[in-house]
Amino acid sequence: MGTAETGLSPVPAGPRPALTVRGVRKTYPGAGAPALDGVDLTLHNGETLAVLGPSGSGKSTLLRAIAGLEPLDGGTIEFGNHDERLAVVFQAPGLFPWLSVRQNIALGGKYRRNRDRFDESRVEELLEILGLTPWANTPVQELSGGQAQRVSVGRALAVRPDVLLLDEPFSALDPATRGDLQLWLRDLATELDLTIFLVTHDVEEALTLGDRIGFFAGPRGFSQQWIPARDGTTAEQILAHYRGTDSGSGNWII
Ligand SMILES: Nc1ncnc2c1ncn2[C@@H]1O[C@H](COP(=O)(O)OP(=O)(O)OP(=O)(O)O)[C@@H](O)[C@H]1O
Repeated sequence: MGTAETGLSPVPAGPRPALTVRGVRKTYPGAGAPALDGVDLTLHNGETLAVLGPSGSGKSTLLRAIAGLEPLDGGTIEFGNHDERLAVVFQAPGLFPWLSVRQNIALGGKYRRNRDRFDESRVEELLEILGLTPWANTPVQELSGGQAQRVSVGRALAVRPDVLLLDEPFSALDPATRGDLQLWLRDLATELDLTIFLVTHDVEEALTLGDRIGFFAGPRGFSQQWIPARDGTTAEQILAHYRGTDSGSGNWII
């Protein structure tokens, strides 16, 4: 309802969520069944939401829809900041192998729409924060998989995203490196107050990184229960919960 003076809607009380998904529907062309069929979600500022769920339940489709990479058949996706910035990190780093670490990170800010949030000093700051300064001038093709994925996160952070979308970012790495990067990203998220939507198959990863864990049960979206990840919840408890809701098709890494 508008105010008499301005005709504008009153500002809602309290902080706006970083992301609100309402009734999102998506059917891929030629597919018999919808991939998403009325999905709702709220992501709060500064929160990491870890999304678990069986293969084919639609987690990546939802992430891609949030990223604006999938046209929707219905529903809405709104961001708290109207000038929202998103950055996505996928399983494969997707870097330019012949360019240096510094050049790859800087690329994130080179696109015209990101320029106002980017300057060269941001790259140096990120190299330091990410522990990549010693490799700043190294071509990324000479890096290990774990280092390359850190560069990929760095490139995403170069634009100071309001929401960081991570689709199984560490699943191609060996378990030890994966564990190291999970702890590294958790500290980074705290330090930079990041808002993260994380899709993962790895229950331990969800517990390490998530403030909240959601189980994506299928096209209709999340099961009712949201699981807090930071209050002593164990992988076994999560698995027991999912066995109650899962059709049995899940392939969980623990
Ligand atoms: N490009 C596409 N074209 C047609 N169907 C697709 C496409 N991408 C995904 N699908 C279908 O949409 C459904 C949801 O897939 P999606 O990849 O989102 O699931 P997921 O939960 O992320 O799976 P996984 O955990 O295996 O990555 C599946 O039935 C899948 O086969």
